[in-house]
Amino acid sequence: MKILLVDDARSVVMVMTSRLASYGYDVVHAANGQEAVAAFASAAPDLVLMDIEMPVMNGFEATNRIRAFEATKQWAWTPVIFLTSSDTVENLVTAIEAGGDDFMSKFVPEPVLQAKMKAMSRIAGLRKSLSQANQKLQDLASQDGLTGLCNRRSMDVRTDQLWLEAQAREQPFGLLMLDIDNFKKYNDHYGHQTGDDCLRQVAHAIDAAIHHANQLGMTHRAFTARYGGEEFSVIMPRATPQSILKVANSIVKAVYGLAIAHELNEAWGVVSISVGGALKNPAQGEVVDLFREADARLYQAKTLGRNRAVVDDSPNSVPKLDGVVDRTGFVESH
Ligand SMILES: Nc1nc2c(ncn2[C@@H]2O[C@H](COP(=O)(O)OP(=O)(O)OP(=O)(O)O)[C@@H](O)[C@H]2O)c(=O)[nH]1
Repeated sequence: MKILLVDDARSVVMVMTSRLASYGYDVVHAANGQEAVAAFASAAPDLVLMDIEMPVMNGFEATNRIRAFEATKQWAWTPVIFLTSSDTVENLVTAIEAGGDDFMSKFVPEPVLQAKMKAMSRIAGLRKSLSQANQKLQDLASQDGLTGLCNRRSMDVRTDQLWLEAQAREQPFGLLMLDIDNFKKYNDHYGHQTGDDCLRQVAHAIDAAIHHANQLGMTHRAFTARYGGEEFSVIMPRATPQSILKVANSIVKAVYGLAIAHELNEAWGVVSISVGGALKNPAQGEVVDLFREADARLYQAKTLGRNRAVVDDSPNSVPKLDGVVDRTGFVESH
């Protein structure tokens, strides 16, 4: 258990630190309330032992700030025990009002301190498991169960945040909508289970291409989501006409390069994907317009013959596929 001990009196700090360390706890020290708030954010302790009267900032004020910080971070509640020289009723009431959980005399007898710390360390253990379970739940709630990509709900939330950022910074914003070609025929021919495997592989190929583009600096914080069914989307903050075209084409190639047999997919005989792209200045429209435009171009890619990307008003031809394409679709060799 990590304890943040806040006290300006050196003698108290020395005695308390050596007692707590002898029970096996890690102790971080702050000399006043202001230092305590900073140390709380950086050390993330399991328990705070807080003096009340201190220079610069007193313990009540520091606790208020710690509680406000916890609220912004959605951290679980960290117990705060006030250290007092006098056990007055007023002190107890103010301590609880300030967000404290208990108070204890600085001169508490050894067995009492040991017992209290034992109870606190039990609470710390529970808090840790609770916060791990919460994190797991949050991950599950934002992930698509089949592909592991961002699901539609979390895509909407992240897109709105990034769109607002782009608006504030006056940066262009790109979007790709992607749809596996003739997937109904795939399911009908190979079965739903194989269809699921195919969806996973395609999702992974798109995501790998986007990770690669982010690493190359071609895209910035771009991410992939399962939009629904056999449709995916790629959100591309700070996109350019060149980057959106390059990424769209690389995904078409990467999916084709998977070479997943699909006898009924036109003449190609393998699974392919169609992509529609759009790029907007957030100052001149709504995010819904971006989706509408990318969707219209996706429809265009389908009607032009599938297995291609359309990201502007001069549609590409089917990408050249006579070379060997790597997993991300970015490297070709002939
Ligand atoms: N296996 C599997 N199939 C899915 C899933 N979600 C949607 N589908 C299937 O995806 C198919 C989509 O078919 P359509 O919308 O007709 O489109 P398409 O056959 O791909 O034709 P185009 O889009 O015009 O190329 C349907 O057969 C759905 O059942 C899924 O989670 N797993």
